[in-house]
Amino acid sequence: MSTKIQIDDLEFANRPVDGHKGTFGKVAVIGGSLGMSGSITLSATAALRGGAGLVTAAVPQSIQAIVAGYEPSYMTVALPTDVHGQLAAVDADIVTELLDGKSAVAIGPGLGQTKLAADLVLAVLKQADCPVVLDADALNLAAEFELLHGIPRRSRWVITPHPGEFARLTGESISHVSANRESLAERFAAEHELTVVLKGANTVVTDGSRTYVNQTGNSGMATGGSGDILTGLTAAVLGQHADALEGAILAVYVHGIAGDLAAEALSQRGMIASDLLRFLSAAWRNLSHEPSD
Ligand SMILES: NC(=O)C1=CN([C@@H]2O[C@H](COP(=O)(O)OP(=O)(O)OC[C@H]3O[C@@H](n4cnc5c(N)ncnc54)[C@H](O)[C@@H]3O)[C@@H](O)[C@H]2O)[C@@H](O)CC1
Ligand SMILES: Nc1ncnc2c1ncn2[C@@H]1O[C@H](COP(=O)(O)OP(=O)(O)O)[C@@H](O)[C@H]1O
Ligand SMILES: [Mg+2]
Repeated sequence: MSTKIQIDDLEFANRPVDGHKGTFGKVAVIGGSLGMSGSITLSATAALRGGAGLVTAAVPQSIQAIVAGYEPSYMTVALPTDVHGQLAAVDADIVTELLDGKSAVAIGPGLGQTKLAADLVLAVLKQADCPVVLDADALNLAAEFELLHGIPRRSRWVITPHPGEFARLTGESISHVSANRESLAERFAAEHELTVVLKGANTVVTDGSRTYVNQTGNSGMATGGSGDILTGLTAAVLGQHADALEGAILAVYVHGIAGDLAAEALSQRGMIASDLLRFLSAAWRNLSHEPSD
């Protein structure tokens, strides 16, 4: 039986006044591909808007210039590509260097679903000793290649599937997932020793023993890229908070507030994912503990 958590049950520390870039976490986001450079730029920018001290986007070399050109505040690292610009084999030492000193890593948005991408996800899961957020294609690959089985946990893992991705992971239909969100998420989290963020209206966040059902957000967020933003935001928050469940809850809650503020200003129909990035700042202000200047 899982304990129900409310947002008011959680305490989130203020940012220390003498904090520096190192205090607030170094985050890596890994993903993107030709045609899906936007996904990872949204994740990387969201990690910055989540308060991370330093953010690095690791992307196929073929899109590095596009990703770097989108936002000057994060760094980029090129992953090797083949002659077609698709992700090639990534050596272990590239992964080691990428993960070195990181407080959290996110992988998956726009990554693609090749065997070489699966190898990269596996290498990250095996090597990371910081929290790992798995989203989108990392989850599709986890389903196809059973990547969540048999890897000793060196760190905390948070998965952020939408119901379609969760259906692939569990082998259930989307309608079954939609009808049994809490119980399926709780069971999967307990079985796989990780935190599940099952997205959609009333996102469920659970580690199997504690469960939170989110009330923020709206269907204006059902627009391409909204989830990519949650991925980077979650990694940023996990890099600053010790508890995976509580960090994931905070990210989901604030992401939803940004969505509500965006809808209020722009309308549910008119808002797009990148608007959420701009409303994240105001969303943080809405939290009572966040100083207003
Ligand atoms: N700008 C970009 O480059 C973007 C790239 N993206 C990438 O595109 C790839 C494919 O991801 P998608 O998620 O679009 O495609 P998927 O095929 O994984 O999922 C879409 C399907 O999942 C189901 N689904 C999703 N949310 C649901 C809900 N709340 N209730 C019931 N069913 C639901 C629906 O059947 C929907 O058609 C990923 O790599 C992703 O990261 C997307 O993130 C969109 C933006
Ligand atoms: N009706 C809704 N109410 C609240 N939040 C929603 C709604 N529809 C979508 N969202 C949120 O928007 C995000 C969509 O994520 P996802 O499906 O992964 O999008 P993408 O892959 O295009 O970025 C999730 O955080 C989800 O909870
Ligand atoms: Mg997604």
